[in-house]
Amino acid sequence: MPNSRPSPQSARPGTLSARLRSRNAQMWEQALAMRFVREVTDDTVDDDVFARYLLFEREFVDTAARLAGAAVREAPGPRALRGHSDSLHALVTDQYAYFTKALETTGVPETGPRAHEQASVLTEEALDVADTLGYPGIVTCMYAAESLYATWCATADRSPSARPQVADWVHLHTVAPFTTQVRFLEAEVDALEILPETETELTAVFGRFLAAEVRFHDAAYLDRA
Ligand SMILES: Cc1ncc(CO)c(N)n1
Repeated sequence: MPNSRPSPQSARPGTLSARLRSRNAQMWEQALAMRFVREVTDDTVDDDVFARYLLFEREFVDTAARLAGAAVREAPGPRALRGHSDSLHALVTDQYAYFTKALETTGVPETGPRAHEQASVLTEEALDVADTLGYPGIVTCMYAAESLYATWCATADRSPSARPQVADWVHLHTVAPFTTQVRFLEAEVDALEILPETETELTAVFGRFLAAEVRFHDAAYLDRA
């Protein structure tokens, strides 16, 4: 072993965001291959399934807004304050507008308590991490969620659905302000100054959040009663 013990940063290759993904590579691939993502990408998703997804998604946007609010509260500096405020604003304007319009097209679907309960794991996980790990936990969850969408929507957007409510939603995740937001979050993750044991916790959080994403999307396939 040459030299003395290296600093935590130089001991690990690349950036924290890259390590979060590479150390959860299997879960990352599993999330990208989940049924909902496959079916939206090849435009075979059932209208009913998509409508139920929209309903859960509309509820999740409220969670994302609260999470962004917590990030504003905990923001380490003005750049972070601005970035999270922008994202909170986009959620309660552009995204709310999309949902109102899309749910008018699809109609509000019937969903059962089992599906609701399963979809809510994502909210529970996010708020729990925010309460226990603070800012590093918040940006890790947001980064897991948003980098997942940025990745699968970029692929799905190459062959858009004939159904506008599907195509528009996918497209929204391939352009600004969403893509700007993902880069901002990546920079926030990479700028975290944390102990190695915190990095270990965040790596587990990133994987758990991806697993909760899969549960959330699978909930749209559960029976309605
Ligand atoms: C469930 C879920 N995960 C991630 C995103 C991306 O923001 C989203 N809109 N919904």
